[in-house]
Amino acid sequence: MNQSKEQRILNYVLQNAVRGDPCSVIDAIDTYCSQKEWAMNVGNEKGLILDKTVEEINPSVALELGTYCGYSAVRIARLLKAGARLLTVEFNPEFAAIAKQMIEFAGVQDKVTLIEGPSEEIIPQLKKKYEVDTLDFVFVDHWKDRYTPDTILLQECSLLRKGSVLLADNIIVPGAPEFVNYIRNNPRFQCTNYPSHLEYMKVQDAMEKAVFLG
Ligand SMILES: CNc1ncnc2c1ncn2[C@@H]1O[C@H](/C=C/CNC(=O)c2cc(-c3ccc(F)cc3)cc(O)c2O)[C@@H](O)[C@H]1O
Ligand SMILES: [Mg+2]
Repeated sequence: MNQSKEQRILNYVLQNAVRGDPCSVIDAIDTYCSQKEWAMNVGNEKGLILDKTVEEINPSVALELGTYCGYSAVRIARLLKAGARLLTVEFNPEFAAIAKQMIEFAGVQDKVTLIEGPSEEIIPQLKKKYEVDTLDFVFVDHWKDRYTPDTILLQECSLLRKGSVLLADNIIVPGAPEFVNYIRNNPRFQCTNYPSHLEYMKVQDAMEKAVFLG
């Protein structure tokens, strides 16, 4: 059976990156996906916005919705301080298996907990099963029509505290119009838009940062 694109991306990393070097993994994925096969990783331009946001917050507990191949999980985890952790949620078993290998090859597995399952089921389990009190940072990059319901669910599960930061990808392409309307009109969030470009393309995209005001 011929390989999936995601398996080809992982193979390229295993053959071209350096084990234990997260930057080489990030660079290898960006090289493959800009030169060979496009894939929906956040990419290097929006990735720098992600980096700056993570460095600014310096989170102890971070959550990612939509692991895919693990590109942004490696990007986030490489910046986490000792003892800090990233929980990343992925419901596609094939993608989860790819991401697990990607995270391990990058050498950030001690900082990352990859949880296989749908976010709507996992989020209500975070406090009891995953010993989360509140989340310092959430990277939202899964199905675009799930951004709003999961943001509401995070609040209902008391997982956000005053100052918790959400960063959402793809505000323009594919777009998350319902989320933008929800979050920008919600007085409990302070929003900032970061214009950028779609990964590996000369197409406008943007990220939205939303700080929970408590
Ligand atoms: C709903 N609950 C969920 N729980 C757990 N995992 C979930 C999930 N929803 C989706 N996922 C997973 O997240 C990932 C989905 C991401 C969705 N992202 C996109 O559709 C996307 C799409 C584009 C895109 C842009 C332009 C274009 F022409 C085509 C695609 C660009 C991006 O940056 C994107 O993030 C997959 O790995 C999926 O299995
Ligand atoms: Mg995205």
